[in-house]
Amino acid sequence: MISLTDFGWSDFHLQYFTHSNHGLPAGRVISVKGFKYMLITETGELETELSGKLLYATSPEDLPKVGDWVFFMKYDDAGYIIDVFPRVNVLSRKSAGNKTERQVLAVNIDFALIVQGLDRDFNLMRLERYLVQLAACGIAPIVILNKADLISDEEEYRLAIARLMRDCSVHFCSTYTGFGIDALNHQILEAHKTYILIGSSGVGKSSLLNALMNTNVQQTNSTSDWSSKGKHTTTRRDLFRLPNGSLMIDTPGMREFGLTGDEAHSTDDLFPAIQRFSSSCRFSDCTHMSEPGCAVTEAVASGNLDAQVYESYLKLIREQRRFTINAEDKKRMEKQFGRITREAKTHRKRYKY
Ligand SMILES: Nc1nc2c(ncn2[C@@H]2O[C@H](COP(=O)(O)OP(=O)(O)OP(=O)(O)O)[C@@H](O)[C@H]2O)c(=O)[nH]1
Ligand SMILES: [Zn+2]
Repeated sequence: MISLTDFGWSDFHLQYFTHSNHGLPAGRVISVKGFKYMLITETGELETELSGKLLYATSPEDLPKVGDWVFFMKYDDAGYIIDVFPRVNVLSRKSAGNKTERQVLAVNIDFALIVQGLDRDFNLMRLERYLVQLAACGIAPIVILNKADLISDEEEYRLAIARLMRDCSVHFCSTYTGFGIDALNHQILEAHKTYILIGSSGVGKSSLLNALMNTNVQQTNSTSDWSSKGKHTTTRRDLFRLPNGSLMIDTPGMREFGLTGDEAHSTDDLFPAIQRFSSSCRFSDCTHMSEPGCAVTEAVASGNLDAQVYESYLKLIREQRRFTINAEDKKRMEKQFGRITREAKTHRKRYKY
């Protein structure tokens, strides 16, 4: 018998489970491959598919994702997912190709591990972008700076991150020397909590996982790219347990991700460094670009606000605005399309063809 608590089951889930009256067992989605959903259940792993009702009556965003808790029904060796538990949070990004649709990457995440390498990869702007997105999704960040063997002074990196004025812990490690791995294993990562690994290619995510697993769960770049070649598909899980009891989500394609408009209600809320000054702007709807009496631009001019932080704020605003316009365009187009199809229908009725 497997304890679901080991896979992140909590009082929140128990309460929903008890009140929902399904009479069905619950499991957690640990990988999604096409129409196949692998669950971890009290009796082990189970390959399932969606029930017809779920498949046809659910929008893509609400379909089960890695990390979801679900009710399922078992038939012989297979099973069907009947319903999805409410989500604690959702990590999403703009869909590739379709700029206005949201793609859900994973759900029910306790902490996101943002990995950057202390080589050319270290990039404050990119870090800020991740932090903004995670704040919008309600996911707590932990910054992991890998390849610490390449630097001699941690302080300058700590200071750079501190300038962002965000509440996030920063940890240094090196998978080469093993520095910081023990602390990560035993002090930072907690058992039964769900983590997701974020970071661009080459920062050392796979090396880090290997160090934490002490085995070759994910292969590093030097040997082969295993997600794209579909090797080991029978053993590959996107959510798995580390030996220290914590749960790790590492989905293929989890790379860069951008902002979606609807998540960032007020962008200033997501930028504590900006917000510190923006309440003193003359106009309450100040965009902090060219308005008179703008406390933000004044702070940049006087050196009280880091110019780099301000710049990254502007960049994100611009990006977000572009995205919102796209979404509005799309709505307008859909409306128009609806009108055209309605007109076509009446036309057809009238002329009976
Ligand atoms: N100097 C140094 N290099 C490292 C360290 N960890 C990983 N690397 C190297 O960085 C490169 C990328 O490592 P990976 O673990 O494949 O990086 P990744 O983030 O998984 O990359 P993708 O699989 O492309 O997403 C490899 O050549 C590693 O040997 C480290 O602590 N120090
Ligand atoms: Zn302003």
